[in-house]
Amino acid sequence: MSEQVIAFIGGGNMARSLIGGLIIDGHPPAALRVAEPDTERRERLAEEFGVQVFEENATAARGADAVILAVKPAMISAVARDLSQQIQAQGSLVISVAAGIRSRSLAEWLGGDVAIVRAMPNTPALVRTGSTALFANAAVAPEQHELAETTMRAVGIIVWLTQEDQMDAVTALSGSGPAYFFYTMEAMQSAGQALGLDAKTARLLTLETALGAARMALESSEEPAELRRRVTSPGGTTAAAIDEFDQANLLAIYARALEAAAKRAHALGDELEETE
Ligand SMILES: NC(=O)C1=CN([C@@H]2O[C@H](COP(=O)(O)OP(=O)(O)OC[C@H]3O[C@@H](n4cnc5c(N)ncnc54)[C@H](O)[C@@H]3O)[C@@H](O)[C@H]2O)C=CC1
Ligand SMILES: O=C(O)[C@@H]1CCC=N1
Repeated sequence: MSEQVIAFIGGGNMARSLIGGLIIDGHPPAALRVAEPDTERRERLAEEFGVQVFEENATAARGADAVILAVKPAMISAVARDLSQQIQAQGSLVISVAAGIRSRSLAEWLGGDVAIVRAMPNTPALVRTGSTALFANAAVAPEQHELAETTMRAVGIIVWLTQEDQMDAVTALSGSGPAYFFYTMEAMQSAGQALGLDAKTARLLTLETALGAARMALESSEEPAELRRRVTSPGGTTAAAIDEFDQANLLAIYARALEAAAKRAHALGDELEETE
């Protein structure tokens, strides 16, 4: 991993996950900087990870090779405008992880020919099992392309998109995706308890089963549908459960849920373009 200086603007959930993963990967904490207005959060980041923390965005971003914008979408235009002169003068790469926010909006707020990579990571980056999609604008130089890639690859797998509009689908699938699996875990754990297991046992069995299924699906050459069929004996217990899922039209529920998430990502981009 390179020792280039990376500045995070915003030290919330997503920044924490990336910082934690980068440090486990061997990135020196002294080369990671975070700007975070919330004092308690800022102090916790410094204590937990040993990174440099700042109250001011401009101070954190000073001289950074990459500036990662990790604030909520609604904050991003103000943050980008405030940093625009400094970023242009430094020639830093800007990586935005904000859902929905398009590179052309970012370029407008940052002004000039700024190198921008749009990224959609997810919180399992914290345990270096993140999934990140990346899209680079035309101003990104080869070494900046490499910097974005090595930074995000340090915390999991990456895919490059050639069409930026696919980012909404990625946001719906893997950006928000961990929450869907956590929700399933919550549901299975409480169903296990309703069947008489104690909370600790239900939790352990749920989480280990999720891990085992994910690992098997990743390591197998077969599709999840085939792996599912192998668990499902005709007339058996799994078939009884799957029948309930099918009656509730689980596949259609997933399709609707992901469509809603993708639409929301698109709307976030529209809303912020319209406010300009
Ligand atoms: N949480 C997730 O799973 C994912 C989040 N994202 C994106 O990451 C971005 C951040 O999301 P979260 O970390 O979940 O939000 P968060 O609310 O946990 O973190 C945002 C942080 O920014 C700080 N902040 C507020 N105003 C600021 C300013 N003017 N300058 C600097 N920092 C400021 C807040 O105090 C907060 O700590 C969002 O744009 C979101 O779309 C992307 C992928 C996954
Ligand atoms: O819920 C959100 O808006 C963010 C983006 C992807 C995951 N969390």
